[in-house]
Formats: sequence, structure tokens, C-alpha cells
Amino acid sequence: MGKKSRAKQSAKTLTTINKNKKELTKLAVKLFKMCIYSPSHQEEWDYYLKIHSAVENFRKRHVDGINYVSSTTDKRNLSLPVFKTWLFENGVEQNFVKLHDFEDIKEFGLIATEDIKIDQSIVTVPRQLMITHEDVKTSYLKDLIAGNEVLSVMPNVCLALFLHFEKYNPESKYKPYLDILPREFNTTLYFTPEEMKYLRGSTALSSAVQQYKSIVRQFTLLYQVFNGNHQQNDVACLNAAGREMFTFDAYRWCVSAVTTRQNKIPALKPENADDEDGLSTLAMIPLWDMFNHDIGPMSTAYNAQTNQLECFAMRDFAKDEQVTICYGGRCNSDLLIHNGFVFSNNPFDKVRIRLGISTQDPLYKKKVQLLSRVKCEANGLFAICSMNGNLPTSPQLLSFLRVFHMNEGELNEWIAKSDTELNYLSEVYISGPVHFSADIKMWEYLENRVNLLLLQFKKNFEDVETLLRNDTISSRAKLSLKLRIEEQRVLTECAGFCRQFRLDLQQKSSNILSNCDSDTSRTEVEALSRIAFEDPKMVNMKLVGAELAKHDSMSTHLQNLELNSSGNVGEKSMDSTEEVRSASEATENV
Ligand SMILES: C[S@@+](CC[C@H](N)C(=O)[O-])C[C@H]1O[C@@H](n2cnc3c(N)ncnc32)[C@H](O)[C@@H]1O
Repeated sequence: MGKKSRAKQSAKTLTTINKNKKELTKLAVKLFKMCIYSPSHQEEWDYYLKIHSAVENFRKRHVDGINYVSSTTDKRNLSLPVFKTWLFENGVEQNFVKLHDFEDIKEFGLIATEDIKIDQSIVTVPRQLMITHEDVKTSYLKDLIAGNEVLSVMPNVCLALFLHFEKYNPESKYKPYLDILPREFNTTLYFTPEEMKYLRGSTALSSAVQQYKSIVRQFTLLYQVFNGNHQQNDVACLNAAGREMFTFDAYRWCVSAVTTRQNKIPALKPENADDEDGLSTLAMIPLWDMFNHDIGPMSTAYNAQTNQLECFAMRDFAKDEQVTICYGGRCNSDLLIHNGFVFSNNPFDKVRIRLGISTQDPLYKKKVQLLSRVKCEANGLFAICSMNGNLPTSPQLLSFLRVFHMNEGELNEWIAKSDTELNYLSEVYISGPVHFSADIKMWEYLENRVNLLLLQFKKNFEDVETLLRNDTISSRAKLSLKLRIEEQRVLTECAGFCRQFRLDLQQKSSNILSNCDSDTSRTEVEALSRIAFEDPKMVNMKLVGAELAKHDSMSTHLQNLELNSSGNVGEKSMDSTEEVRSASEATENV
């Protein structure tokens, strides 16, 4: 080809690229607008299909226009030797554990090189090796973060973006770490509609769609920042390959790397902290984030004197056994959406069910008034918890159900009570005057509601076990199905509890009534009721209720590190389904 025709050809290519870019920017704007919409529960599946298809269209066009060869090998284990040397050279200590490739499940983890005793120190990671939000804020992303509405309030988005730019930084000090990370994840951001469809009928679908929508919205916003016509210095100074390679796939990879591995550690300077208390900052912690999860005590702490993270064995481990840590009390839907796995018989599991007071209810206003005094939504999602020897109901659910069932007289009586007295509404057994008939109705209602959900599931998934054995169904689809099976377990336990508790109440109620006649005063009935509930089981339930309430109001503690998987890389402004979560859950969301 001659000089002239080569020049003509490259001018033509440039025009095509620019045209493609313009079209992509238009598409990004359109996608962004689609993601502002909040679909109703009924619309949510069709809405998800619509966004998913638009994203696929965008992905295809975008990737077609990119010509970049990654320096990272497809095989993760080829990066292991360099990673190990990097850890050693940077002062990471590993005692009695080594990295292992569990090829059959496509996961890395750690195994014991000899017998390990509980509380033995197994891994120590110096702070300099971690990627913290505190550091990201002062990195080359500093100006961009400070001037961007989303980035300035969302530490996890900043971490994701930093991972992205470091991946395309040939000089990155974190390269050995980035190269060892999984090539893709099983978070629901990677699910196709075919894999997601098994979540239909579960409120986990709403959370998964909400997460998908938030990430698409963030992506389209950032895409416009990196591809705008008039780039400010804060963007123009960033690595060109990083900007060019900012695809949806790249972003969901970074987001998933963050949600599956992020953690909170104490901030060095309170003014740099992510929380209002000035305490913590988000961090990615190499090697420690290679531990897989099992149930057990929290066994990692941050040593503020040495500025390193110290991990101890949460139990005894035999030589060659996989060494695990506990990620904390996550329910399975959060684990699936943010961590890409489901844990069987998870004692921290909970299933959120949708409940609401109808606006047509003549007592709607009074019920809303009373509910707002106990900080409970009149319409939203309420948790049914895995029992694990405790109660299946959260304090919020109990308050809601009691208010939901009140007649006008009861509502007036309760509205007149002090805030302290209103706390009784969230106790499993209300001390003081016992409202038998209302509580019997309440437990019966919950039992019926839960049984209805169980029936629906049976109708839709007649033979779920066969589906799980079916080789033509993808492993991600099987994760959705596994979640549904776990939900069934939690709901079945709850229905059993409601039934037993209601029968107990009915029995006690009839015992009391048989000791009364028309002359028995209200005070005497109340005294009899109290005696009826003084049996060990009821007293025990009351204690459990109080314990649970205490637990619910606890936020994650800093010194005991939890893998902070439920910290959504979602927008700060949560939609209505998120807002109704209990206070403890809200604090977990970064
Ligand atoms: C912090 S990383 C642990 C290291 C990870 N296995 C790897 O290969 O890099 C968390 C991820 O490990 C996997 N994982 C951890 N615990 C698990 C478990 N109990 N069952 C299944 N997968 C698990 C999930 O993919 C999760 O997103």
C-alpha cells in the first residue's frame, strides 16, 4: 500500500472509531436514564431484561471497537510464584498455611502445612501492602475523586476504579496481587437472565436487580467521564490504556473483586475515614483475602501498634485441611449477590418477605403513626431469620405484625404509651398485659404467609433436586437454585415455630380463661397471664428476644474484622426496598 492510501486508510479508521465512540456515548446516556427508574415489584423482571439487553448491546459494540492485548495470563496459577515472592519480599508472614488451587471448584484457598492449634497466628499482613481507600484518595485519582459526586461519597467505587487503573499501569506495585485475582466472579453481575430467572419469586431478585442497576448506572456515568469531549486535567492525566479499556466487563470485574474481598480497617487519620465516626477505611488485603469462609468465631484483628493485620486460627486444623476464616454474619442472598456463593445451613441466613399496610385500610394513618414511633416501615421487606436455636422473627417484623393486626381501640391504647413501653411491641412475648387473641392471630397470619411462599416455590420448582443434578444447567444457575433451597429451609423452620408458638398461646389462653369467670377483674386476668408465661420456655424466649434485639443494633466492630461483603457497591441513595432494612443492616452498607 502506498503512503497516500495508508494515510487515507488510517483517517478512515479514525473516523470509524470516533463515530463508534459518539454512538456509544449516546447509548451510555440512554442506559443511564434507564437506570434512574425504580420499577415496582411487579415490573422488576421485565425491567431487568430490558436493561440487561441494552447492556449486552453496549458491551458488544464497545468491545468490537477495542484493540488491546492484556499482559495477564488466562491461567491464574501461573501467577502464583511471583505472588509468593512478592508477599515474602513485602514482609507478609505465613505460618503453617500455604496457598492452594482447588481446581475442582475453581477457587484458591489456604491449606494447613501441618497441624494447627486454635488461636495460633497464621497470617500477618503489613498495612503498606494493602490497598486502602485512605491511600486511593491521595493517589493519582485524588482530583477526580474530589470533583466527582459519586466517587467523593463512595469509597468502594473508588477502590474499584483504582483496581482498574492499576491493572493498566505497567509500573503498578500491586501487579503480582492483581494477577492472582480470579479472572471472573460468580456475583449476580455476571448472571444471564437464564441464570437469574430462578430467583424470581424471591426478594433476593429485587436486591440483585438493584445491584445490577446501580453498577450499570455507575459505569455509564464513569464512561461519560472518561470519554467526554472536553476532558479536564483530572481525567486527561490518567493512564490512556485504563481509560480506553474502561468497559462494562472491566468495571463489573473490579466491582466484584471489591465486593468479594473488601474489608474495614482502622483509618490512620480520622479525617480520611470513610465513616462519620472517623474510625475506619475500606481495604483490600492481599493473601488474607485468599481465605475461604466457614462458620466460626471471628479470628482476625488489626494491630494498631505494628500497623498490621493479624489472623489467628479460628479452630484446630489438621495438616492438609483447608484453613478457613469466618466472614461474619451474612445471609445467603447477600453472600450470593456480593460474594458469589451460597452457604448451606447458614446460621445467619434470613429471608426477606414483603409486607405492607394497605392504603385502603381505614386505620392506615394510625398504624403508620404507631409504626413510625417504633422506627418501622409500613411497607417493605422484613426478615425471617434462620432459627439456629433462636427466633425466626426479627424485632421489626414482630412490631410490624402486631401493629398490622391492631383494632382501633388497641391502636389508641398503644399510641398513648411512652416510647419505652412501645419497646414491648418487638418482644416475642409482651410482658405486662398479654394480648392473647391479637398475638394468636399474628402468629397464625405469619404461618399462613410463609406457607403460601413455600407452596408457590413447590409449584414453580417441582423437582429442584433434579434440576441441580442436570448437567445442562450452568453452575451460576445452580447457585440461584441453591439459594432458593436454603430459603425453603428458613421458611419451613419459621412456619413450624409459628404453629407451635400459636398452639402454646392458645393452650395458655384457655387455661387462664378456665380459671376466670365473669367476676374476674382485668387485673386478675393479667396476673394469671403473667403466671402462665413464667414457665422456663417462655422466659427463655423473652431472653432470646432481648438478646436478638441487642445483636440487631450492633454494628460491625472494627477490631474484629469481617469480610465486609454486604457493603454494596451501590448508590448512596438506596431505593425503597433497601431503606426498610433493619438499622444493623444499614450500618453494614458502606
Ligand atoms: C475472599 S475470596 C477467597 C479466595 C477465593 N477463593 C479466591 O480464589 O481468590 C472470597 C471468594 O471465595 C469463594 N468462597 C469463599 N468461601 C466460600 C465457601 N464457603 N463456599 C464457596 N465459595 C467460597 C467465593 O468465590 C468468594 O467470592
